[in-house]
Amino acid sequence: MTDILDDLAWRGLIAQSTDLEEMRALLAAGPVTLYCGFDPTAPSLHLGNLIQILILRRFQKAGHRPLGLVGGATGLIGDPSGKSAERVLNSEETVAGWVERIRGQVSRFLDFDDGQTGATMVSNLDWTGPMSAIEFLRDIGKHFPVNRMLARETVKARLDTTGMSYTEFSYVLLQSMDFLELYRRHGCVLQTGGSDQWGNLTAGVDLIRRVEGGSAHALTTPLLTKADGTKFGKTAGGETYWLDPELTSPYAFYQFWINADDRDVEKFLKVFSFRSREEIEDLVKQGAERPAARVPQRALAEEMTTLVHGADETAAVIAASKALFGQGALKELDERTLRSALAEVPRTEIPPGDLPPVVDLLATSGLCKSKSEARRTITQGGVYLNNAKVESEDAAPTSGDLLHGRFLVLRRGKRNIGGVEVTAS
Ligand SMILES: N[C@@H](Cc1ccc(O)cc1)C(=O)O
Repeated sequence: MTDILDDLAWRGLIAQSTDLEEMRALLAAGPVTLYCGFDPTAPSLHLGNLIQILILRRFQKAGHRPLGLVGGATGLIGDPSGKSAERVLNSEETVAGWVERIRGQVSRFLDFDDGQTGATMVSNLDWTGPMSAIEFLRDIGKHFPVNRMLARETVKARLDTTGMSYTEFSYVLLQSMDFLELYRRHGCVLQTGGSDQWGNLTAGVDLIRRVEGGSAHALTTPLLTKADGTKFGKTAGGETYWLDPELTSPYAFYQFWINADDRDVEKFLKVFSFRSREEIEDLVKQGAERPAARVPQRALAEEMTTLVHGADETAAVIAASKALFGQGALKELDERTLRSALAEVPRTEIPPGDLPPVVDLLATSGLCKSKSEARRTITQGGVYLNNAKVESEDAAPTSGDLLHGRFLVLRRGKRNIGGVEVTAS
């Protein structure tokens, strides 16, 4: 069996943990049941959650048994960990809908065969829902000294600022109860999570010891940072990269990885890729030797897009990015792929009817700052319409140029793409 802890350490995936040598011995002794929980706070999980899902997958590949927990109960309460203000409660119907979507998303990354390492999905609403308030306070609440709860980082930070409701203050009890319940039902002895979860994880370890006299472990991954200081997993405009293809197109997803900063790509490969250490080191070396070829970025983009969206979608987005940059036939792209590719670039919408001259389109799409700049760029031979060089300042597209009856692709130089869409009348 691969030493999973050494592998995780090499990948930079261990932030905090209970006694690592004890954990190593436990993992070496046979299949260990572990869990990670995901709260339904949105209709989809995002790139940050992917790290945790893949941790479960890594443990499974190393011969252990993962439990994926969806917070049907905790999603109704709201985890205050790392949050500077009280959350707004979502309705029960909304949360129930999100639970199902997120259950499906986590499942896609795990194996459910019925061997010793087969995964199981659970929702904490199954044991939290039927419990009475009296039972909760007597059986769980009794084990949580208030002064210890008040000393928790999350609580301290909020008490000094925006305050915290009793609802969120109680969250840690629910998550601890989950760990206890999974320990009892499935023999689960390890919980993983992001570093903001350390307090919630160790509270569960304590509860298992107090109630069952059992020994359990916790392991967190560090917060992933980017070299340019912007937040990992967000667009420049602050939007989240979701795993759901309806919320973030596979094209945008692929572009996220392709555009990884040279300074970040080694870290991203280690955190996300399932390639071996040797393969990753080789990719990093190729990147250092010829940064412009973006070999590690391409490998990562292809691997991650395939993992999350499948091989067909990946082939389609690779074809789209090649075609947009002049290395393939635009006419062969299906409408959905072309539309999502153009959604990522400066764009202009025009009404049906006569098509305006290219100079106008360059200016209104934002590809050129003004019409005079547009004219100059055309004269210099730097403008392409559907990958064909525009030869004259007066050139105008005809309806025959429209891709799928409504799109045009403009390009300035090698790298800058703009889109035109004829809107329905
Ligand atoms: N609190 C975790 C989600 C979670 C919920 C219940 C658990 O038992 C475990 C984890 C988060 O916000 O990311």
